[in-house]
Amino acid sequence: MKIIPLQPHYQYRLWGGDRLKRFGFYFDEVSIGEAWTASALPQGSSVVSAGPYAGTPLGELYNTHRELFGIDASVFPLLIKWIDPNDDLSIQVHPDDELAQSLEGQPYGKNECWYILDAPEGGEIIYGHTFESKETLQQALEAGDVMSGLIRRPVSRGDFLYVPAGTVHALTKDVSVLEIQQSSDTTYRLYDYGRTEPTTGRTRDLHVNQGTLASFAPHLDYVEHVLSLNHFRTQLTRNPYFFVEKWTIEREESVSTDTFRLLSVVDGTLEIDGSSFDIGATLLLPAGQSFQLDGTATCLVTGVSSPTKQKARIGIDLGGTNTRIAVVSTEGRLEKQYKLKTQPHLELDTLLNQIKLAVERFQLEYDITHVGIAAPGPLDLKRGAFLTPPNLPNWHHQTIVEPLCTLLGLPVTLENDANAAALAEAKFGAGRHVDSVFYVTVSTGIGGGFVYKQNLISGAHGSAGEVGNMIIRTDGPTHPTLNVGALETHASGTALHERARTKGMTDSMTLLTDEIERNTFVEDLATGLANIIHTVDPDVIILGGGVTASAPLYWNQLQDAVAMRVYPHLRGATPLVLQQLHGDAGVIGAAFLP
Ligand SMILES: O=P(O)(O)OC[C@H]1O[C@@H](O)[C@@H](O)[C@@H](O)[C@@H]1O
Repeated sequence: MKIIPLQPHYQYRLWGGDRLKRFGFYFDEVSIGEAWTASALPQGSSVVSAGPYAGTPLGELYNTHRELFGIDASVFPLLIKWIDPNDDLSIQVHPDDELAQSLEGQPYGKNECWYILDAPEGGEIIYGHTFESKETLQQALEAGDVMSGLIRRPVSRGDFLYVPAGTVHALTKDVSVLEIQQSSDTTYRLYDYGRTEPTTGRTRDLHVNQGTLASFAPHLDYVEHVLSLNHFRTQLTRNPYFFVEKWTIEREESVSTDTFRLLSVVDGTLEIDGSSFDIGATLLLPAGQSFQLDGTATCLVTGVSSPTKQKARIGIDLGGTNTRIAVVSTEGRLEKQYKLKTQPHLELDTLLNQIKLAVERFQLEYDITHVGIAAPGPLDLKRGAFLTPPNLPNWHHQTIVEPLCTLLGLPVTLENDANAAALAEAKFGAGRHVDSVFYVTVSTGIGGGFVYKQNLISGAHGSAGEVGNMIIRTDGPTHPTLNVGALETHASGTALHERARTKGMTDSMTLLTDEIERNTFVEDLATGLANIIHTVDPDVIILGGGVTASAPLYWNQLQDAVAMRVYPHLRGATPLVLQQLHGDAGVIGAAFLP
């Protein structure tokens, strides 16, 4: 028998019950909240249940038979739990490695992830908060008022969430999960509903100081790209501590291991190595072996990530509402990102410190060579500073490049957000097959960028492509910085929204269903696009931004209107296409700034 099946340790929890039994677990104790199916923690070890090592605790197996694992960490690094809450869990946060070592003398922090096994209709968990700093988080905790600032996220069966150390979170009643994590039992409880332990009549310990120290504040929201590896394997996360794959077995498959894997059956029946396993089983697949799998089953498989760091770039999309900090692969794929609310009423330093935290997390697993920032203009690119971006009033004229460069010790480049999006679309999106690409974003404002042979043409003053201020008419609303008759004052989302409002309509999409309004919009935008064609004659014009969500309403009409406004030999010669990278264009382009 090559596989090593494990028998769980059952853990009492205040919020536990006996419903873990529905996942095939068996126990007599009451109020069991967690089944630790792969644990080498001394306070609750899983034990080998069959085969030559039967009866050996996992930690002992690791210490005495290292050849089965193929890794050299001095302490077994992973922990797998099945959790079935019969009540809400505490509002909590976990430390990262550094804090776990300094505050607790523990080898590992507690980065964890959840595969949702079951959730009620409309089920939600708590993931993140809206407090703007550690101080406001702590004040709310002290005032007993933390619940009002917590973010709830809908979940349903089969969802997967990575919960980086530092994320304020809580599982809720009836949302059951398979939890894969670093081998740690350090939870900092921030709030526990004032509940008491029935056995002692006392409340459980809270750890407000350690918890506040460990928390992201402002909250950093983590998202990772899911990667299909082959017809039955999907990578759900790969982080510095572990990777998790979902294997969907529908016929015979073969796999081989370099280092060990832990496989948990979450649905169906898996046949492996001459035995069958149902939901609830966790198996150790030793290092350097091959296995035949069969049956019909869904399995979550984890192992330890390789320590080699890939080269990658970081793109930052600093918008008026949100800021995204992302790792982008050399092929232009957004690998993972942290997102936070931009808080332009606070010091710029607050944002820069959160960027530093995110970049340092990424540096644990990537060799970061460059950081690019895409931000709304107007910008002073030479000084690496904001000029007067309307959505960032408090930061006008502040430099961002130089302080960020000092904070990160990495080269940093700043560019206008529309230019960055243009670069991304030209390299990896709708313009990737041609030489000259003009990108126009029709959004809250109107911006644009010109890319020639994959190089951004910024212009002598960094203002090439600023087509929002291009005069297309002699009339129109006045604006503090734009020309009367500027394209943006007529055809932007803001302009359409304003016209919709005066007509008693709710949004610009509804406005564009009105024939007269639609004709006006199309003629204005077509005039702008024809002017672009006559200026740079690009291979393609790519249109992006929120207003293109209503493109089906006006697309054919727009093509005809552009054709009517250009020289006869240019009619129909410049394809108008929609952007392909959507909301990711800015952050991807930022990563590729020179
Ligand atoms: O502090 P309580 O409410 O018991 O919750 C503690 C539990 O929280 C979950 O989110 C996970 O991190 C578990 O590994 C942990 O054991």
